Amino acid sequence: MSSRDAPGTGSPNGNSATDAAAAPCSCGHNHDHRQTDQQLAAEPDPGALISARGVTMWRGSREVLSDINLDVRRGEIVTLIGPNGAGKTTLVRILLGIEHPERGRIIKPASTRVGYVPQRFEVDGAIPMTVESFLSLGEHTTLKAIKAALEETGAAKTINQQLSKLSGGETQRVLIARALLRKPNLLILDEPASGVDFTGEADLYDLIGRLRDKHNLGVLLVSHDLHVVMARSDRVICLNAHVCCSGKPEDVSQHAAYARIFGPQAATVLGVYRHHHDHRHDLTGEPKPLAGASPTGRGS
Ligand SMILES: Nc1ncnc2c1ncn2[C@@H]1O[C@H](COP(=O)(O)OP(=O)(O)OP(=O)(O)O)[C@@H](O)[C@H]1O
Repeated sequence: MSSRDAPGTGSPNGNSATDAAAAPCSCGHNHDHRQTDQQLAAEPDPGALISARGVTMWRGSREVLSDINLDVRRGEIVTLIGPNGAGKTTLVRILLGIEHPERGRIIKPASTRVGYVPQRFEVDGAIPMTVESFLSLGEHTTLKAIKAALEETGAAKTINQQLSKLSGGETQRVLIARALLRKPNLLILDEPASGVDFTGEADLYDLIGRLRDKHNLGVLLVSHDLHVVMARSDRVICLNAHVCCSGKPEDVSQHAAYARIFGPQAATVLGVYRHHHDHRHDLTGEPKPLAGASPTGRGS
């Protein structure tokens, strides 16, 4: 989908009438990166917790974000994927208001409350600090709220531990607890599973899904971890300075731009993790359609 189409509503094949006349981009398919007045004027989704319209950013002579449109609504997990240097963190920084785009705008209603979990978190081991004192920093909070947030993220036992001694997974859970203390309705997580092993990574994404369900949160995730993330996202936005494609994970994983960026294997990964309940397995494990269902069941 071109970034000119409204996210979540465009076709997954990335084509539109004007694409055909545009110059080829680095993704190998045709895009017109020029921003039009129409794009800048495109109204954000009124129900969105946060929206970007026509966001464009340069670093020196390089356009690292080109004309990005995005909406995150309550109750949905939207994942930004893309190769190194694709502009994911830059876009998150712009959404958070840490940086300002050269063109375009961010629309965030006053009712949106963001909880942010950063990509990198350096703890200076020379400075003693327990998890409890760390979570007491910043906004006014109570011990009861800290305990409840740690309980919710499965990190209750860390409360008296030194921050610098936590494992990668524990650190991420403490950071998510810190974000929850703000009572957010929108959670933004930049590579939440970095430094976490595969099982820990799956557990973390399960936690994020549970938090979404419990609090009806909107969630914007940045990730490289295709298999785990794709299976747990409602919508995926594939970024490579511009939006190469976006939509439901199963549509994006079939998109030519996705395969070009992540390799042909990536498209097959999703089927392994998504369990479609429209089939049964025969004695050899082969998926077979249920009686009355179409014969399109995919194996789990
Ligand atoms: N402060 C900065 N000054 C100059 N260039 C920068 C700065 N921050 C980012 N860049 C460049 O902008 C581009 C996008 O970077 P960004 O960190 O947003 O990408 P990313 O998709 O998050 O990458 P990764 O997956 O590796 O974390 C990169 O080429 C990066 O080198």
